[in-house]
Amino acid sequence: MDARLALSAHRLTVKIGSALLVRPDGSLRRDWLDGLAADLAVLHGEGRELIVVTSGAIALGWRRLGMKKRPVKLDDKQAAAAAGQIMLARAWEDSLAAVGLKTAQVLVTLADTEARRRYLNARATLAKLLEHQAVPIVNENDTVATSEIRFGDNDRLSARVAVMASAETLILLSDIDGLYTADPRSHPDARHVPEVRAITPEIIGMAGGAVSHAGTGGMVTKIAAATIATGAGCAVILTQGARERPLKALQDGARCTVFAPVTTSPRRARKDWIAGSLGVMGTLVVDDGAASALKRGSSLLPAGVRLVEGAFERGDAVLIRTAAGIVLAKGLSAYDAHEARLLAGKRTQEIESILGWRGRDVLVHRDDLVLL
Ligand SMILES: Nc1ncnc2c1ncn2[C@@H]1O[C@H](COP(=O)(O)OP(=O)(O)O)[C@@H](O)[C@H]1O
Ligand SMILES: N[C@@H](CCC(=O)OP(=O)(O)O)C(=O)O
Repeated sequence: MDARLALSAHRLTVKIGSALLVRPDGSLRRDWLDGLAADLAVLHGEGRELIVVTSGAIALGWRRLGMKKRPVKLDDKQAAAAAGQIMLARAWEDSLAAVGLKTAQVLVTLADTEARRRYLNARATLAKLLEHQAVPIVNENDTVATSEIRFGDNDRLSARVAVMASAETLILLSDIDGLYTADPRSHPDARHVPEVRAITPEIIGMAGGAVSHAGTGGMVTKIAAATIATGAGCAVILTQGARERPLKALQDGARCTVFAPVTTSPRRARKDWIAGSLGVMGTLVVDDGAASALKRGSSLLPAGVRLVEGAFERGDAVLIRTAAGIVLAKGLSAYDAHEARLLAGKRTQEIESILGWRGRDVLVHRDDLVLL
């Protein structure tokens, strides 16, 4: 896969490392950010959906708090991140508003990308923001994330976010223009690798452990990110972000490394995951009308459900079958078993009066459904 094809994606996630956004003295590179905002505005104008994963909270916050140097202890880092995040969000809001783009801050933890319920909530919020033409600005929620449960680097976080949002391409803007056969800082003869078709032990071996002055990742976490993303059908482009207008440069053919997706598309990868990896926690028995609607590719509405079997939580996988026992589909339930029983056979407009709150309009959304 070449960069041009990967760049033609409809939904793009762009990850920005701390070293690009923040100088070693803790000040913001405003002109650079304005240039990137101009690039994002061009892509947005082409009808693309954009998600930004940005580092920089710790790098911006430590000096504001009066710390003498960039912190290394976790609680100092968390305090610096808390102070810096508000500056980071403001910087993005200012630069994107200046080019006419709407922003929204999304802070997530590792657990939010792992626990299915929270994952689905975050996914739904991102989808809604994109529907509203906003650019979600994502970072790790460093305040609540402790060492065992934190990403600590935004490379892997950005891959999880890209997968969560079913983005077709993730662009990692870094301080280097791609993967080399060894760390070029210590191996000046290292060669650039333009394309990675499979992340083999040889590729993993190329990544040294080096980190930048402000960053935490190095190449190891970029390869880990590429493994997560490509495994879920998302292409990854690693390129130099330090130049002015880095996304324009990429479109104009700047040097990069493209990691090709392992499966055909994020949508297919997600459906394969639902069909293959998830244990079934219950069954929804549906009427003939719902059965035909499902076969046409529709979501499952509460009205078409006759019976709910099993004990499942919201986000768990359930089988969908007819009263005659023909299994039609497998999908993720938008309600738990108790709620699903209350809603079975009822109209969508009645959901709020029955439950006392308004959740999803459908019991199983078509994106969360695989026909069997
Ligand atoms: N095989 C390799 N190819 C390219 N860069 C490598 C390699 N091994 C280690 N590195 C180092 O990884 C660095 C990029 O990671 P990092 O500085 O953490 O980026 P960011 O701040 O964008 O997260 C490069 O500057 C380089 O020194
Ligand atoms: N959440 C942290 C991210 C730190 C991080 O991953 O930095 P980098 O390796 O520069 O992407 C922050 O905003 O400071």
